[in-house]
Amino acid sequence: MSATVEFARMNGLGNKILVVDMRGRPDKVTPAAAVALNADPQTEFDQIMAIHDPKADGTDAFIDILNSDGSKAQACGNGTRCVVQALAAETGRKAFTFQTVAGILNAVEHEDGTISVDMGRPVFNWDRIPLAEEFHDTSRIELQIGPIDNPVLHSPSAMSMGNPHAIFWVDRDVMSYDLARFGPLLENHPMFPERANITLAQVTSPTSLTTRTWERGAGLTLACGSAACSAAVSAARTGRTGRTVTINVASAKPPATLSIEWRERDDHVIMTGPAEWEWSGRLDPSTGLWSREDTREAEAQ
Ligand SMILES: N[C@H](CCC[C@H](N)C(=O)O)C(=O)O
Repeated sequence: MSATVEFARMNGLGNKILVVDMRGRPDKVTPAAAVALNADPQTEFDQIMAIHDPKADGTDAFIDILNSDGSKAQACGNGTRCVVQALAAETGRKAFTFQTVAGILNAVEHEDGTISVDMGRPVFNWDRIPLAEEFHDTSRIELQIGPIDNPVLHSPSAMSMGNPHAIFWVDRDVMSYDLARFGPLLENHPMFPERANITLAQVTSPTSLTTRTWERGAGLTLACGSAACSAAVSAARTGRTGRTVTINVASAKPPATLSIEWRERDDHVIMTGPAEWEWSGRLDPSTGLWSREDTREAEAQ
């Protein structure tokens, strides 16, 4: 078995993704390799999407997701779009079915290059998000940060998109909050036994939101797909918007949007947006040692 595997540095709205091809191998990308790769400015990332041989009938691959701190994640919307683009370029196919620890995801690459992922159904049960306290209505839970008599952030919507999310609704520009300070306090708050992704969301029209996210296990990222899904569901759930919205991801570079539909007929959340390949290389999945091999750029020349 070769010591190294192919990987691609990609992004989804600036969310830094490493897509690692682990097919045909019995091992996994180790947390130590993830931490080592993230420590290198050239390969720093938000998530690793490791493509493994399928485990379930009718699926194309099992996707193992690691955050940059080496922790495991159950879902990654931006990363899933990157995997679709990589496999579509490799196979010429457009539609794929993946399995993650959170379940089965169906995805398709459109003619215009955008990719839609069925992220499944949101989960609102307090003990499946999970939350540490019982709330019968998790669309607005009791949690605040900042001065007791004048909290900076309070009363978030909580849910799971396979991974835990807390959406704080704000009425100022989401970029005007010190999320770098509040994010880790909330990510690691005792209310979230498995930690949580923390998103600030502002309604900008009856069909659009702006979001900014402090990600569990990755910190401030330029974009978070599952958080965009959670914000869209929370907005509809609390009567702020309808079930189809455009998400303006405030920190995305370049500025970009995601389209989210919380589908009426089956409550599935459909996320549509771009993915971008940047460069390719090879890496050792146990140590994180890597080399750059821009085969695709070479082919293009
Ligand atoms: N940090 C997240 C996983 C990645 C989510 C985000 N990058 C996305 O696009 O959904 C977690 O630990 O739940």
